Amino acid sequence: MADLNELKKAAGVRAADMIESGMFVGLGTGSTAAHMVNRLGERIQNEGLKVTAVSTSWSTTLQCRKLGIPLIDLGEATHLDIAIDGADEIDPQKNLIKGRGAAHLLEKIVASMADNYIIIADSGKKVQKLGEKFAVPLEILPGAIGAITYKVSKLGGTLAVRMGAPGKDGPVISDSGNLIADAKFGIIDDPEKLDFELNKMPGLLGHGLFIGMANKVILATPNGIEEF
Ligand SMILES: O=C[C@H](O)[C@H](O)[C@H](O)COP(=O)(O)O
Repeated sequence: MADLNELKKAAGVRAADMIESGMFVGLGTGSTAAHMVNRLGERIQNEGLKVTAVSTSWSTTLQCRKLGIPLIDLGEATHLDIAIDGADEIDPQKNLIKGRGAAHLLEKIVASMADNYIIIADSGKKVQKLGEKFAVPLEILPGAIGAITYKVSKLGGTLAVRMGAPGKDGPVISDSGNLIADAKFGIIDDPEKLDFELNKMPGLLGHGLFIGMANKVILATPNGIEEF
């Protein structure tokens, strides 16, 4: 059985090797994306690759600084050639659940700016239907938590504010200063409809359903790389 971290690394390296000199690049967040960022840093160091990058989180920004990857502020970028990121669930249509690391709002903005949005993952992330393993992460303006809890219940879901260590930490706060909550819907039979409904809720700043956004999935399996 291949080591999980090795699988994540294989996917990350494959995607980082798609980046070409002169590109504007979006860099995702999480343990798989971290391998891709490391590889990009290596290529900048060893090959003199020239890129301009935007980051999707504070943790990725810190990693880029350590590796000497040139970053501009997200607000300064208008359009990206490529964005590469991990995911928590991936269905056969390349629809995704993202946001276990609470970065889904910025990740979705970056994904929407890219000509080519590439997802990297180990094969354990593949599902037949979204919602098999994970709830849908939400990023919510604190004053809207009551309204969103009610609206999610009207859609048949249950919302829980994501907390740090029980009895020790408070709620998880996003890099943009908002509440993170997880909406459990069970198996999601119609992800397009749920996406549409969630997009209509004032105060719900972002959610982790990424429908029709990914152009390619690079999946590392114990038998090698699978792409679809
Ligand atoms: O908020 C976090 C992101 O959406 C991550 O890209 C996602 O959770 C996958 O992370 P990992 O590669 O660590 O499983």
